[in-house]
Amino acid sequence: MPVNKTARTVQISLPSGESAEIYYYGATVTSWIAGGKERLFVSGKAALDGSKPIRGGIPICWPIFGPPPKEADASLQYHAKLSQHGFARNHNWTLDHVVMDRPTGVSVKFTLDPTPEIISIFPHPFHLSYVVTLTKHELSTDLHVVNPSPTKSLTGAVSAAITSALPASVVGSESKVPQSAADDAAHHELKFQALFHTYLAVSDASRVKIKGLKQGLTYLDKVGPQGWTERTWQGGDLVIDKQVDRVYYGLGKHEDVVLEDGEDKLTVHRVELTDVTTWNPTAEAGAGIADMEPNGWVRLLLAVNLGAFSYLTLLPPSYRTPGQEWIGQQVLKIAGGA
Ligand SMILES: O=P(O)(O)OC[C@H]1O[C@@H](O)[C@H](O)[C@@H](O)[C@@H]1O
Repeated sequence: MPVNKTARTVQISLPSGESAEIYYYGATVTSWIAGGKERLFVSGKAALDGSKPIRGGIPICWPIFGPPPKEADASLQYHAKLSQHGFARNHNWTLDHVVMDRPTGVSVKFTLDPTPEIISIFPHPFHLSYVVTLTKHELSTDLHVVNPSPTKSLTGAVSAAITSALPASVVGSESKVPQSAADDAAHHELKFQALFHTYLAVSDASRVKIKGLKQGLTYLDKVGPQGWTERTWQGGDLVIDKQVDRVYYGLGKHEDVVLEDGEDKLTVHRVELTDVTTWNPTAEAGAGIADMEPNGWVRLLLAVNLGAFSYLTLLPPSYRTPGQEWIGQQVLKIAGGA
C-alpha cells in the first residue's frame, strides 16, 4: 500500500523502497528514507503523543518563526502573544486527500483551519494546506496559505467577517473573536512568517560542509554576548564547528544550498522561501533541551531551515487580489537522480 494510515500517522512509499511518514500532529514529516538511509533526524526523546512539538523531522513554523514579535505594530498584536514558532506545529492537521498515487510518486495533502483553541490565541481567518510529495530522489513539501475572503462587507464588524470565514463548527466561539472596529484593519491582512524547521540527519555534523551561501549575504547571528547581531557573510562553506544559530537573508531564486559530508550530497531547493536558517547548538549549549537525546547534536544537522523570515502579507482575495494564495516549497534532493 503506497499510502498507509495509522491512528497518528500517514505513511507513503514507493515500490522502489523510498518512504516518508507524516504525523497528523503538526503535519510533521518524521521520516524520509531515500537512497537506503533515513535522511531526517528525530530525537530518541521526542514526544510523539501530541503533548509538545516533535523534536525532529520537519516541523512547520507558522505564522511566526522564533520568539513572538515585540514591535508595537497593531497588525501583529496576536502574533505577539503566540508561543515560539507559532501553532501549526502543535495542532492536529487533517488528511484532505491523496493527490497522487503512482509507482513513481506519491503525494498527500493535509489541511489546517482555525479551531476554537486556535481562534482563542489567533483570531484571524486562514486556511493552510500542506502537500508532501515523495519521488525516488526527492521529498517535496509545499505549504499553501490562503487568507479566506470575508463574504460580508469588509467595513462591517470584524466578528462577522471572521465568523463568515470559519467552519460552522467553530462559529459558536464568537465571543473570542475581537469585536472592536479598531481590530478591523488588523484582521483584513494576514501577516505571517513561514518556515520548514527541517532536522536533517547526518553521521557527524562536524564533518558536513554547507555550500551555496554567497559572499556578501547579510545574516542574523543569534549567538554571542552582544545578542542578535547582523553580520556580513564572508563566503566559503559553513561548517558546524561551534554553536550556530543564524538566519541568512535573501538568497537568490536559483541559489540552492548543498550539504556534503564526503560520502553524501543533499541539495535543498526553495520556492518563495527567501531565507535560510542554520541551527545546531552543539552538545554544550544544547544540553538544556530536555527532549534531545544524548549526543543527538552530532547526528543532527539542522543546517537548512527554509523560511520567510520577514512578515509576508496576504490580502483577502475578494478585497483586492482574487484567488491569492502563497505557496512556499522546499525540495530535498539526494544525489543520483534527475
Ligand atoms: O526548541 P524549539 O522551540 O523547537 O526551537 C529550537 C530552535 O529553533 C531555531 O530555529 C532557533 O533559531 C533557535 O533559537 C531555537 O532554539
